Amino acid sequence: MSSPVWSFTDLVLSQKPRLSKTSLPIDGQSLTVSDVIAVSRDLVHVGLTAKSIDSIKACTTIIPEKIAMGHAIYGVNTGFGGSADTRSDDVERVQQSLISHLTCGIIADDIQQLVPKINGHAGQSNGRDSPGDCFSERQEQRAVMRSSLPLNDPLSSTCMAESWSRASMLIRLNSLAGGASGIRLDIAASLVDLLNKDVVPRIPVRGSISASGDLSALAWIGAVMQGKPSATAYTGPRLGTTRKATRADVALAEADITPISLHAKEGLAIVNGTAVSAGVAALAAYEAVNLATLAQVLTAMSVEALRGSDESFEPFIGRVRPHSGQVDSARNIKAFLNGSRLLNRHDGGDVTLRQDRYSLRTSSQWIGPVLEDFCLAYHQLTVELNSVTDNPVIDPETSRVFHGGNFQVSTRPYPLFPGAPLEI
Ligand SMILES: N[C@@H](Cc1ccccc1)C(=O)O
Repeated sequence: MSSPVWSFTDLVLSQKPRLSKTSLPIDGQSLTVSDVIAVSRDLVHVGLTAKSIDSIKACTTIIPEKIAMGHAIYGVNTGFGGSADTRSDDVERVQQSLISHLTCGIIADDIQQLVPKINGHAGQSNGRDSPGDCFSERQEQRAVMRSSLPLNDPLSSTCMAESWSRASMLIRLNSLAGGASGIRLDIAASLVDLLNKDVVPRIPVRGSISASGDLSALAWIGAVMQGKPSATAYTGPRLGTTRKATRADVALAEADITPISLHAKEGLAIVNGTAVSAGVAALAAYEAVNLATLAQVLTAMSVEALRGSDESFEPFIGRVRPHSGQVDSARNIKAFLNGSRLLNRHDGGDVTLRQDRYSLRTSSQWIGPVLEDFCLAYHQLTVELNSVTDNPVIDPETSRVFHGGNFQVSTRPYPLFPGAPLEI
């Protein structure tokens, strides 16, 4: 992984122009926040590197070998959570059951399907009523239906945005590419296909608290990977039309993606991790950094609009109080003001203000700590994006299986969201 970038301005400049990328190599080690944006919003294609394919393959046989030797491995031939003291020989069924019991949450259907049948006709939301319908009754029922759900559009208000789901798949793929999860290549390849063919699992926005991994949210991705008819995915062209929610088995068939079957450990390897929290955090961090950049531009414009001075951004002030964020933002604001003819010097003998008001004069002191927080958030987030967040994890060199807690979101990698775990 590349070394941390500690200056905010360096960080902004280092974000490679994401639109110029046409494909992103996935190697488990070099995913950046801007890569997450490129794949989740700009639909850039992904592909596993040869090295990560080798790493995944190197680990594939270890779990089956251990089971054959009679070892007990958590979540493979044991129950989950508090049931880790139970054992099962049916290792594939254990994975099936895991996904089945975690796919919980509330997903509303399209409003058109929700409008009840009246006089034998299914409700339509095109404003035209069928002959014989009682117009006011229908209108009233529609109004009740709309107000009884969280927002006007139940479909999007109960499900995560497509970009969240794509970001989650990408980050889980990168975690699996680390080669410490003991899966077959088919599992990672399925995520590559879903991303590249833009089949995007619908994940309920409520239903998981990320306290034991993003279990439920990731299980919906696992259900789509298996083509479960009870799961749905957004499919269809992006431009000009609305994407539709399609049953997972149909969505996979239409996109020519083979449904996966789960072998030992593979269900757990899909769900036991932080990919959803990290994905949402990456999307938010990117926006936050853009806003913080804009805040500095707007501060310079405010100095001009209020006929202020650039004296408070002089390098000497930062030299004697050298917080990196303060120095960085003062340098930026002063640079933005360079050549401005709207500045005041405030040093004449008249009775105008001798120095600017706090809002201008202390702006680098206010903005600076925020920039430092965002740099730290980016650094921690980048480590998280390139981590194997799973349990148990397998060392391919020694074939040892380690039981730990890398699925735990509350390692708090996100100063952006004080008080993690993030509730999703
Ligand atoms: N995160 C749990 C796994 C788990 C899965 C499903 C239910 C409960 C717990 C662990 O690794 O210990």
